[in-house]
Amino acid sequence: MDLGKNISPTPQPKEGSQEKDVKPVEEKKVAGPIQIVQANEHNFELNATALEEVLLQKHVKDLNVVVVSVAGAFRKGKSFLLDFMLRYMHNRDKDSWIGGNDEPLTGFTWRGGCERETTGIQVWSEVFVVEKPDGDKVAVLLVDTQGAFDSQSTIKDSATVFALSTMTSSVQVYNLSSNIQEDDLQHLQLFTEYGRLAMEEVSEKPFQSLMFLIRDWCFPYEFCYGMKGGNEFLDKRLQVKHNQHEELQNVRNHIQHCFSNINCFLLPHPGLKVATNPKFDGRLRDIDEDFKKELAQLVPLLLAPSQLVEKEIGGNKVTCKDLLEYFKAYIKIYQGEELPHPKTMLQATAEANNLTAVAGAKDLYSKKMEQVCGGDKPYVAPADLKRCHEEIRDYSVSYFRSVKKMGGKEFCQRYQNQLESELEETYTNLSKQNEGKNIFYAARTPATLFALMFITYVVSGVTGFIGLSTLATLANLVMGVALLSLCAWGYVKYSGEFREVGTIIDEVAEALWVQRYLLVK
Ligand SMILES: Nc1nc2c(ncn2[C@@H]2O[C@H](COP(=O)(O)OP(=O)(O)OP(=O)(O)O)[C@@H](O)[C@H]2O)c(=O)[nH]1
Ligand SMILES: [Mg+2]
Repeated sequence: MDLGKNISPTPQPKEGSQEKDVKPVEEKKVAGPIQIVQANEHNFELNATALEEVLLQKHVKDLNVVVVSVAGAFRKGKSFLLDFMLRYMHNRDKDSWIGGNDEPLTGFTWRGGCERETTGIQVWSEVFVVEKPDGDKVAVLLVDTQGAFDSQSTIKDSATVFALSTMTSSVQVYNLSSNIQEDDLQHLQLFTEYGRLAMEEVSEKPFQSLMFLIRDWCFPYEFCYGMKGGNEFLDKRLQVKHNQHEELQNVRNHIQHCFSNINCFLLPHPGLKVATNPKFDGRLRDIDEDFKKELAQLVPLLLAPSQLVEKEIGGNKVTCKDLLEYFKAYIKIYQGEELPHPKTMLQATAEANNLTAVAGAKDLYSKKMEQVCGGDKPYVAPADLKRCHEEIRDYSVSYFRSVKKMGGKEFCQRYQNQLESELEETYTNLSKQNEGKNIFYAARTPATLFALMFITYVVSGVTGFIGLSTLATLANLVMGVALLSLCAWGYVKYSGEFREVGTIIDEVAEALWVQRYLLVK
């Protein structure tokens, strides 16, 4: 298969190195992994130029694209598996595509050890053109992802990589070890929800195919290796029963509603040399027969021409060119601030605990204050109201402190401060309401306007008498305006309409009231 001339792969890192130079190296024209999404201090950036070089190659850019991605926890053999997929894509016409016994495994960088290897998202520079049985040509893109839950990534980082790769792939391989644990399902739920949030049109099933791939399956006597045993096992695991706790039912329903097609494949352990020998270089001779046998079944299930699933977004097939635009759009959403931050379970639970306690304490405060100065209660002297507020506030805060909450002292203190400031705000509103009940306060606007009318009446009379007709006219004018305002104010109070006009009149009257000594003087 020819490779686009401009493609320049990510240089392979030195063993053990964590930092990878992701800049394309112009001189090399061999196929290799291309870093398209780069992780920088918990921010993900798209290497648009590199992705353009892959997806805008003349011979593929207008073909519908099939995107196969592998995601899951770190250090579980994702890149290793993708390298067998590459072998298949290069030799799929041959029965012996899996390679020679002494051939080291190359392609996406993989290695033994306990520290993470792949970071961000990588694609293989060579986009494979495959003719499907119906004669349509499609472009196949292989995607490797940063493992989730390594010691340098936050939950948000892991969720972003998983969500991005799920949104852009037509087949997502969810790589798991030994079994499907409940937390695996919960993380899948969290990550896919994070993906769904970022999609504009959320259809019933926003994602396409999901393949649970269980590595090191140890119970072939219960469910046999391969897809048949895998699907039986998965059916059992994803079964929703009436007597199940709601939490377990929700996870299962969510996953089933997210993907159009879900399968599971059980892969045996590849043998101790693969898992523990630091000199193992991927050659088949060192890999257990069972593993090779099942691998030979698995890869064609994902990549054989008849099995290829074209990428669809919103029901429309996507070409390589379109995929580039989708990548650009999706990454922007994850770089922005509008999405909520996925959190660790403890953090989310602690927040929920504290927020519930804050809500309970506020409720307590409101109920008690209602008894003192509620809507149907008469006016209370401001000093008494303040005293009641202080007593009830202290009582509510001590209620908040007495509720058992997760998250530690400092964390809870933040919520206590929030509670205290919210209670002060409520008190300010209650005092304003209380003021409104003061009959003198309520009569302040009409009293001011009456006083104004009286003063201007006297002024106009006196100035008219001594011949200052301009001043008299002006005083009459003010008196007219005051009268009109009084009528308007009365109508607003009576009908509840044009409240803004009422507020303006109140504000002007209030200002005059404050200035009354000046006016009198
Ligand atoms: N136990 C076990 N080990 C495997 C399997 N497949 C590969 N390995 C070994 O797992 C180790 C890690 O392989 P990688 O392919 O680099 O793992 P990864 O999931 O890509 O790791 P990160 O890139 O760090 O997320 C290597 O030593 C492989 O030999 C498997 O099915 N079972
Ligand atoms: Mg890897």
